Order: sequence, then C-alpha cells, then structure tokens
Amino acid sequence: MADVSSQQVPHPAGERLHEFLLAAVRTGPDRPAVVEYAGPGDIRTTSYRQLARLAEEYADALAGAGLRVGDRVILQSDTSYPAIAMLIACSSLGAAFVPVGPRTPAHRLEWITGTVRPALHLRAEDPPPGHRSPQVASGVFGPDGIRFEPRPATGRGGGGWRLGVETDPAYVIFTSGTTGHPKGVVMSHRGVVAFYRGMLGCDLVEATDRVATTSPLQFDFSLLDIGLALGSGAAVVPVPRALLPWPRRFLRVLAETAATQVNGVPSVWRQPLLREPAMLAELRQIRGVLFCGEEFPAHEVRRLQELLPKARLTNCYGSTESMACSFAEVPSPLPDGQSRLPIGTAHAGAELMLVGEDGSPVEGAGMPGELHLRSPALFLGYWDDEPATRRALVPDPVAPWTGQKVLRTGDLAYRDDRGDFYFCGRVDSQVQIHGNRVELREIEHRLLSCPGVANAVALVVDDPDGVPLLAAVVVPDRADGCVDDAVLLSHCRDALPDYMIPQRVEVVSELPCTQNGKTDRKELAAWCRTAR
Ligand SMILES: Nc1ncnc2c1ncn2[C@@H]1O[C@H](COS(=O)(=O)NC(=O)C[C@H](N)c2cccc(Br)c2)[C@@H](O)[C@H]1O
Repeated sequence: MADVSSQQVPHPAGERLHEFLLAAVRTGPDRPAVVEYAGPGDIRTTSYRQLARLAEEYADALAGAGLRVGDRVILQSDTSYPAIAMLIACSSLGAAFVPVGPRTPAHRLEWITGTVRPALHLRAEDPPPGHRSPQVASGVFGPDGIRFEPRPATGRGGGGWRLGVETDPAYVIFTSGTTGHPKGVVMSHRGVVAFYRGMLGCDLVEATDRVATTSPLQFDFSLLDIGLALGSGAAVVPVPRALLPWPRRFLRVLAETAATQVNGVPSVWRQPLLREPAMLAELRQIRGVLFCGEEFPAHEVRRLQELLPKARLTNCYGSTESMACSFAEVPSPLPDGQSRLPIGTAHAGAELMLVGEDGSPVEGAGMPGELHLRSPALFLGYWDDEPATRRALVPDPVAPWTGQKVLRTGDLAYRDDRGDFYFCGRVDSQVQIHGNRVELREIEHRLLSCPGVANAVALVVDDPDGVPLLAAVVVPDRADGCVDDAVLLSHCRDALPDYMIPQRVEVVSELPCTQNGKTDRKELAAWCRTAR
C-alpha cells in the first residue's frame, strides 16, 4: 500500500506537496480535514486519517494502472474531498495534476490535452456531459475509488523508473494567454511548499478554523485555501459552486458548516452585501476573510467591515506564476478617503521590488514602478513555451550577474512611507488617449468613489469610425438601476484632467466575470463595441 503521508519525517526543506498537506495526520488523525455541505442539514465531515486513506487507495490504483513519475493527470472536478485526495495521490506518485473545471469548453480541453499530453484524464463522479479525448485513458473517481474506462494499458513502454523529487512539477494550471491560447503555469513541489511556508508565517488560520473556499479548482486560489487549511491542521469547506450566485444559499452554507474563515475573489461578496446584509451580519463565527485576484472596491470593504466587525480582512496579492506573494491586513476601519488597499510586503522568504522603465530599482515612497518578485516560490516556466518563460522570468535587476531570475509581474505599484506596496494597475492597462498616457485604474477609482456606483470599469473602445474613445461601464448600487451620467461625469471632472473623462457611459446590472470570478475586461470591450 503506497504510504502517501510518508511516515519518515521528510527533510524540513525537502517536502513535496502530499507530505505538506498530510503532515497533520500525525498530530491529529481524527480532526476534520474536509467539511462538505451536501444540502440543508446534511454536513459530511472527513478526518485527516480518512483523507490519507482515500489518497492511498487512489495512489495504489493509479500506480497499478501504470502511472509514473513525470506523468500528467487531467483532474476535472470542483474542489471536493475526493479531488483533494486525488491531488495528494498524484503528488505521492510524482505525477503532475492539471486541474480543469467540470464544464471546461471542449476546444479548451482539447488544447490542454494536446499540450500536456496527459497519461490519464480523471473526472469527478456524475460529471456533466463533456469532451473526452479518445486517445487518452480516462476514469471517473469518487469516495469509493476510481473506475477506469477502459483500463489504461499498464507498464507502458519507454522511459525509466525514477524517484520523484521536490523540483518536479506538482501541477500545471492553465491561465488565459494574451496570444489567445491558454498558458500552462508549471509549479514545482518546492515552489508550492515554499509559498505555503511563507503563507503560514502570516498566522492567518488556526487548527480549530474551518476555511471556506469559493474558488474553482483550476484557479490556484483554491490551492491556497487547501494549503492554508490543511497546512494549519484546520478543515477545508468547499462551497458548492452552484450555490455561489444565490446569496442566501451561499450564506447558509457558511452558517451550517460553521465556517470561520471565508476566502474568495471580491466579486463573491457583491451580491451578499447588496441583498443579504442582515443575514451576513449574523455570521458572527467568521473571524477572517481573505480575498485576492483583483482590487476590492473600498466602499464594499467598508460595508463588509461594518457587517463583520470581528473579521480580519486580508488582501492577498499575487499571480499564478508564484501562487501569491503578499498578505496585507486591511486597516479596520479603512481610513476615510483611502480608496486603495495595501498589498503589504512579500511573505517571509520572498521580496517584492519596484523597477523603473530604465530597468533600475525604484526606491522612494510614492514612486511608481513595475513589481518584480524574488522568491523560492516562482514557477518553473510556461509549459513548452520558452519565449514566454523568458519574458516572465528575467535577470535580477539588482544583480543580473548571479544568474538568479525574478518574476516580472506586469503590475504597477508604489510604496507608501512605511514601505507597504499599493497596486496601481497593470503595465498594459496604461493606454494612450489622444497622446496622453492614461492609467485606466485611476479613472475606475474615481468612478467607484461616486455615490450610487457599486462597480465600474474604464476601458478604451473604438467608435464606429475606428477612433479610440474612453468608455465607462457602471453598475449602479440602487435598486432603481439608475446612474445620472451628468452627476457621474461632473464627479470625474472634479478630480481628473479632461483627457481622462469618459466620453461614453454605459450602465449595466452587473459586470461579466471570468471563470475565476474576476471582471472579464475582454468580454466587456467586445460588448461595448456592439452596444448602441
Ligand atoms: N490583491 C490584488 N489586488 C489587485 N490586483 C490583484 C490582486 N491579486 C492579483 N491581482 C491581479 O491579478 C493578476 C494575477 O492574475 S492571475 O495570474 O490570474 N492570478 C490570480 O489572480 C490569483 C493569484 N494566482 C493568487 C492570488 C492570491 C492567492 C493565490 Br493562491 C493566487 C496580478 O498580476 C494582478 O494584476
């Protein structure tokens, strides 16, 4: 029987993902590891011992089917007890898992399959009808084991047997790529565990906590939640994704599972804040809220702080190429007039620095620069894409002669006089409007500060004659769904130069979101081109 919890104590610096995630099985085998909401009044709890046992069962079945170190496994599932056991099993065999959502479009699945050439495609039980690559062995897995269809050939030829090591890929996550094809971010065991160790240094969670995760498995935020909970000896609470759009059902899951920490992108809070504030305020057991992925509008942060005064809000910043890299506690209450949240400084063991357009470090407070990250948690590279990797992992601007590579984030930020960083947009979201350099985020912050506005995006769209113009898409925070354009534009004129005043205002009931819950700016730009 494969022993995934690795009884021998691993070298403290040499842990792989499964050893990190199951370490608590030695100190509290019967403590809850996963708490699942199966319906009103139906809460199912799995202990660390049970999780380790299912992972061992999976690992034995996968090894018996010929899975080897270095193989890739497509893991098509939401976050769940079996999915967590499966990623632990893959890790123990040295196989990299490639998480994809249950409803991944066929062409995307085909692209990913053709790119990573997986040995196996595993789908959670009762999967929705979807794409299957006939040439890839596949199986369905659940709490009772794996059912292979048809059973993959065992003992496949070619390639020698070897031990898995910490520098091997632990997973490959596909993120949207500017080339129109997704890019595979390859993270090693060493990188993930280094990130987890840095995160645990922030003391965000205790062993008695229950960490609700609202992100899909293919978004590495879910892997943060799993590592944060299991690495702390606490429990993971997967919030069923089908319930997320319904605030009352979402909040009921948090209540019935007694979640004490709730993690997710800012947009998961928009509807509960607007439609169920009283129900949210009753969740007094929530002592922590962690969010990441994009800026959380300040007025929504203030509202959340009013409703959950005991909760510690943490703004987590980072990109999939390093999982994340900073965890900043949000001041409570957020000072009046402060519209930006700090992203803080890098977690222990990593360092964020600003680099100017001339490639030299930017030191002074208030001076903008591009964030670069020096860290042991950097990704190995983009799968089979050396040119893209070289653009992301660049020579250390401070000491290029050392050969150390740092991550060029593409994010703009500045330091305050205490040394905390503040995100201020993407390098590529700087646009030129009639020759003027415009930072779209600056316009968005002004729009968001206008009374009656719940959310807003500024973007450049071409008018019918192909001339670029500045558009604002605004979500009202009033039930009547109205926003007075004149008031909005006058509010902008009070603070922005003429060339930054939106030339077009569209009002929508809500903004389109990506699979990961972030505002989908590409979709919005396409919509603006067709609107009117
Ligand atoms: N807290 C912020 N304020 C503002 N802008 C943010 C924040 N966190 C990101 N971003 C933006 O999102 C970009 C990256 O996008 S990404 O690669 O899809 N990854 C993500 O969003 C999620 C990212 N992997 C992540 C973040 C936290 C925890 C985990 Br675990 C994972 C960054 O480069 C930033 O532009």
